[in-house]
Amino acid sequence: MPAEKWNIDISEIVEWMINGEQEFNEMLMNFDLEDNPDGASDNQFENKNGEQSGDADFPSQLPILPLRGLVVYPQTAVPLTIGQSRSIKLVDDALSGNRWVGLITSRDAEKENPDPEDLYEYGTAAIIHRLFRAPDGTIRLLVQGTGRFKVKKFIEGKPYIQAEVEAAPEKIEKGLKIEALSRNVRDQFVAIAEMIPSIPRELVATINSLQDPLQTAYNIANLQRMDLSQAQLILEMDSTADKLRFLVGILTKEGEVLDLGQKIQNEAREEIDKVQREYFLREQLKAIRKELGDEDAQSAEVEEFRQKIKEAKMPPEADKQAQLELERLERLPAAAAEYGVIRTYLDWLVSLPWSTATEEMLDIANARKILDHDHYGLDDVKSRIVEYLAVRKLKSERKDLFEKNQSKDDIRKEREGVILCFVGPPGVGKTSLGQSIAKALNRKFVRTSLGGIRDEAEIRGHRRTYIGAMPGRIIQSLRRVESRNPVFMLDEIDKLTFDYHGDPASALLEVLDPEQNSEFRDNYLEVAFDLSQVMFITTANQLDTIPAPLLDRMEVIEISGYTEREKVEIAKGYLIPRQLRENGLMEKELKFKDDAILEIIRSFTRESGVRNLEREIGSVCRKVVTIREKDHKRIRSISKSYVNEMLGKPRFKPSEEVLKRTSVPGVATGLAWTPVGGEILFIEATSMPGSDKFIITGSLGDVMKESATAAFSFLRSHLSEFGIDPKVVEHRDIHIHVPAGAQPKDGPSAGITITVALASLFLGKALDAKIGMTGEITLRGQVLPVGGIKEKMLAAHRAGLKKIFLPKDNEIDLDELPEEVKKDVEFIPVDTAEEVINQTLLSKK
Ligand SMILES: Nc1ncnc2c1ncn2[C@@H]1O[C@H](COP(=O)(O)OP(=O)(O)OP(=O)(O)O)[C@@H](O)[C@H]1O
Repeated sequence: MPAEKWNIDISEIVEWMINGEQEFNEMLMNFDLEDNPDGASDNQFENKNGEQSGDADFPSQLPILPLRGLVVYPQTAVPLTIGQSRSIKLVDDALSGNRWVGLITSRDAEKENPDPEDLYEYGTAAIIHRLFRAPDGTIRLLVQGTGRFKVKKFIEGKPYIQAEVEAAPEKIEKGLKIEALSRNVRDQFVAIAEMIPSIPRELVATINSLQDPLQTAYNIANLQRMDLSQAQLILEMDSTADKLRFLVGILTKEGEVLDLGQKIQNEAREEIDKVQREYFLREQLKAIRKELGDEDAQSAEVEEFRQKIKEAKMPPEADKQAQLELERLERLPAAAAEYGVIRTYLDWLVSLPWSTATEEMLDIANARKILDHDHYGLDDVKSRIVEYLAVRKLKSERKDLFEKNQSKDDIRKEREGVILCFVGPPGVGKTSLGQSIAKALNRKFVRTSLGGIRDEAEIRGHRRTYIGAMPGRIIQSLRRVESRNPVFMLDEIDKLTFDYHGDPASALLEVLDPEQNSEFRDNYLEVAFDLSQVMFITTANQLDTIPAPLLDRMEVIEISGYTEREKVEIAKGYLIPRQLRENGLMEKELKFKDDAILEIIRSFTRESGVRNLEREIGSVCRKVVTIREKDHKRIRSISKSYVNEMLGKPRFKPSEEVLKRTSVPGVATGLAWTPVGGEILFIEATSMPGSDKFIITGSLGDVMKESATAAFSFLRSHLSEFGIDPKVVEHRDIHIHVPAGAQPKDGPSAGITITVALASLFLGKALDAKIGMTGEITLRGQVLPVGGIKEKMLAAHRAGLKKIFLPKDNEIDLDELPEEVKKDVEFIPVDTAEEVINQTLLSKK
């Protein structure tokens, strides 16, 4: 092996350069040093003759030690390792002689045994300073270059190469130029060294203090990384200025490379710094939370949410949103106000039935069975519901067939079909019909009331920026029902109102519209929820106040009130068993007699439906249970007298009321329709001396007032025909009053009743208490048709009226009446007011 650079730490050489031999020896103390016997050690760094460097005073023949991969310069100290036997022999011979060796670099750094022709022409004569034999047989030496030589001739023979040489001293220019050059090289080197932290500062300082240009050139070239050929070129150049100039080029390039490297490194570091900074901050935050004791709870909560998000199987949009919010939650301290807001939000997101649904089953025969089982009567209603379900079923089965040739919009429009809307007075079974439909379809049931909603946000939710914001009722109900395909009942759709808070009806349209509801966006949730699987059913007491665009989309099924007989049946079949159960009684333990039920219906309720009836039955049951528990007395059957005993004084006595009120001239019984069912109403007329004033009171609407005026005008113009003395209207004020003044009344249907009341007053004859009437009146006395006939007739029947006058055009509506009513009441269709007056007041004459 030719001589290679000894792997000695550069700082050790610096030490040596700075502090001299002694410290260096101490440093190498661990090694087995063979000291120079005569201790000769010239400090070759001192340039003695000024013009020429080095001490060219070396033998003309030198043993040549070939160097692999490095160039040793004069005036530098270099550690070398040698292992080849011929080199070891060379060193041994040199040591026993004058310790001079010639160091020449081999052109081919890879070649193990370079021949003379492989070697360059120029080399450095050096003195072996120190020597250390390592246990592995190699030798480490410290050599010091002294002067440059040129080979005159290689001499072979001995095991190592020898050469005849001649000193080749360098030319050292003088003047400012060379000084500037050497300073430039030094500065550049210092600048570069500063960028390389592994170069010891002391070395840099030493180099910086060098004054001699040649020494500067060689020492910097020795330390600077460069190609072997370049390093050799520096040695071979005669002029010091050239050497320095060449070095400037190399150093400049090195500087640029280092600069660029540093820039790349800085960029990379910035990136890493950012990541690291975040990591540190997060760790710090964790530590703080741990200190505060809320770390465990929070991370457990975050984990729980993560799990729930996974389980909720949300659509991609919602899932992304949930993940984002979860990340925010993780970062926030649990005490932050925002934390609670996000937690509530996530709670909503994960608890919605994104993917939970019941499997719909629809067996039409079974549906009818369920409806029959749960409800008495209502034949028409049940048939219409069953028809609706059958069509729905067929359409969904033939979906593919129909949708083949349709546009996407049409498909969506038709897919879910129309929405059912049950209209009728309270307590007639609208809600329970909805529940039965859900049962028949194997869907869950949920309801929410829209009564009195003015604010759109009640339906669509408040934005999250509001304090205490919540989703709207649709989303709230879906969370409650835990299914994405329930039967969803929207109650009291006729009681929506709107004001400056927005229009809830239009929000509702979006909910009900199959074109839009698959992407329903609640303001609070922010992400779309698919409502297209929900089956909506709406309920209302009246049609007039349902916003037209909503009504358009609905299939209206009217459910009217029940007759007494029907109520008795419903009570026996449904309400009593249920109330007994609810109050802990067995069915056979307590019987209600029919007359008892009738007594409750007649004297304790006045309603179209059966809600109060059920309540009163419940009340009787509770009293029976109390007596049983308190007095240990068993009541087994409820009779009429028991009812009176238990429920106290009768609240209503309709027949008596009618009798009492209509016993004087000037009072007639009319029939009114209200959203809660039909009612009877009394019209009172009186007159007094005055100045022909016509007074109308009783909280009446404009239409009713006009109708009263028309009635009066008609009568006045026909006084003689009815045999009325004109004097009864001359110089008298006429006053018409409709009692129950707190309740606003309107509509034209009381026209005939007002006419008859006035006729009764003018004729001075009281009407039969069992007579009722309804119909609009024209100035010519014609009776025009009116609405709500069924409810009105049911009310008349309830009130015990026996003869009802109604417009001829309404005769057709009588078909809808239960047989029981038709049997008990005489209906007299009329065309004119004259007919009514004749048959009521004048026939008695
Ligand atoms: N035809 C019927 N057969 C059996 N039970 C009935 C019938 N009609 C009503 N009911 C019972 O009467 C009670 C009141 O009915 P429900 O609550 O369905 O009335 P509703 O029409 O929805 O009233 P509202 O408009 O006030 O909501 C229920 O317990 C219901 O089961």
